[in-house]
Amino acid sequence: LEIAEAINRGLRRLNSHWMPYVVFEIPEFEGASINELYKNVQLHLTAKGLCRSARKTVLCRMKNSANTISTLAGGEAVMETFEGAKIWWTHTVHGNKATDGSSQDQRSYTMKVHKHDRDRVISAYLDVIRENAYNFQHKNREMLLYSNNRSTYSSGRHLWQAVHFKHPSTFDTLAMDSSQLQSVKADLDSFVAGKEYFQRVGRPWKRGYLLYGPAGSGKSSMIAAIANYLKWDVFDLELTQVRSNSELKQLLIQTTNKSVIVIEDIDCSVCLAHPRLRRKKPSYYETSSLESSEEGTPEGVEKRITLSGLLNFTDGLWSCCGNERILIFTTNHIEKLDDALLRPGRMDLHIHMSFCTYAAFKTLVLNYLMVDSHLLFPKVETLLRSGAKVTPAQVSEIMIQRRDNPSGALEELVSSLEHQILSTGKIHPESHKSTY
Ligand SMILES: Nc1ncnc2c1ncn2[C@@H]1O[C@H](COP(=O)(O)OP(=O)(O)OP(=O)(O)O)[C@@H](O)[C@H]1O
Repeated sequence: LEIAEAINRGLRRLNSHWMPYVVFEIPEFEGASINELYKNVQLHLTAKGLCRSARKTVLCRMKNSANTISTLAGGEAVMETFEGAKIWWTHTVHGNKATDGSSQDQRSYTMKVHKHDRDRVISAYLDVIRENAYNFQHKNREMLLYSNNRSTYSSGRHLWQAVHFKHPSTFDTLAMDSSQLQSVKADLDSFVAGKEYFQRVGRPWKRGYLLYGPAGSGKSSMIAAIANYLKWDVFDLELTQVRSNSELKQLLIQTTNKSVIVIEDIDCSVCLAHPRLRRKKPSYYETSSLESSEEGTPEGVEKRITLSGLLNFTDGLWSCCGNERILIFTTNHIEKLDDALLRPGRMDLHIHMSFCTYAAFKTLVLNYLMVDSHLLFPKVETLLRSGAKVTPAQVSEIMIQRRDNPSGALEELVSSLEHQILSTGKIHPESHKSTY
């Protein structure tokens, strides 16, 4: 017996000397159902750019995506290193005849790893594959814009209606101070990368932004740019359409991870000020009578959501469900807003979208007219610095209309700024004539 065991041990040693690797097969189908791991591996290899080193790849389009991706063709092999372990991937495709005579390919990935790395890395590596695949799929799918409208509520289950979200605004097309833009980008980057951090400090993984500034300063454009940057869906929450506490809760619960939830014109859609009612215990709704009911609006009684109620509500809700969400409030009148929203810790970032600055003007001219310098630039700069107020929306409107005549567009802008300065008496036109 001892001799037999010794022979076995010897054979095992010999075997692991000659065959030091373990091989895992990951077939496309497990019985009749799709093997998610196969899809994950496919997307992971694409996301990591490993397919680029293969001689032959397959071009395909993912579900709900306009993008084409390349995946490994049958017979191709690539290698990557994970935590010091080398991992070899091969994609195998076998032609197979089904019982009805039709031919069906059988696809699978094989993963080869050194035996001594197996226990050390495999579990962590499979987690990374799943996460990479999820992120890649998310980045490449078409984004959706959800809205809530009572008139289109289907029989209660889905409160949001979705359409494809295709807004052209990006951080490159946004006209605003570049340092402010950089700080928004940096905040988004650190938020997105902060999963472990938020988990460690025990906070829900969400972020709140308050965008404020005059109409036409680019608040909606900023929201679209944020969504496009992250490739996240947008939930446009129309609070005036929300009738009850439980409806608001349902709407928020039905939002998905990796989404931007927007409540525009917060000063118009929630009840901000009513001293008598504010002294009451905070509730999600305030009514013109002292009655309050959970569902619906009692006839003849105007019922609106209060800001503090909404904030308490969302804070409470985030702590129990939902991750990777950015909540954005916008207002044209920050001075009207309740302290509850402005106090530190409520909205993480306040972003001021201002009237057009000279830097923003230059971005707009470059984007709309493809002009990066002009005789009239110093004139515009002087007028803007003298206090002439024009929104980026007004500037872009002039430029769209006069896009075939850049000089004409700039002249029109200068004349409108001059007119404004003259009418407000801020500066005498002669005082900056030399800047022509
Ligand atoms: N900062 C900006 N950069 C680039 N384009 C801008 C900017 N601001 C406004 N625009 C242009 O003006 C249009 C209207 O702007 P937008 O709707 O983003 O402003 P807003 O501040 O959200 O206005 P409102 O408060 O009325 O909703 C945009 O479609 C865009 O073309």
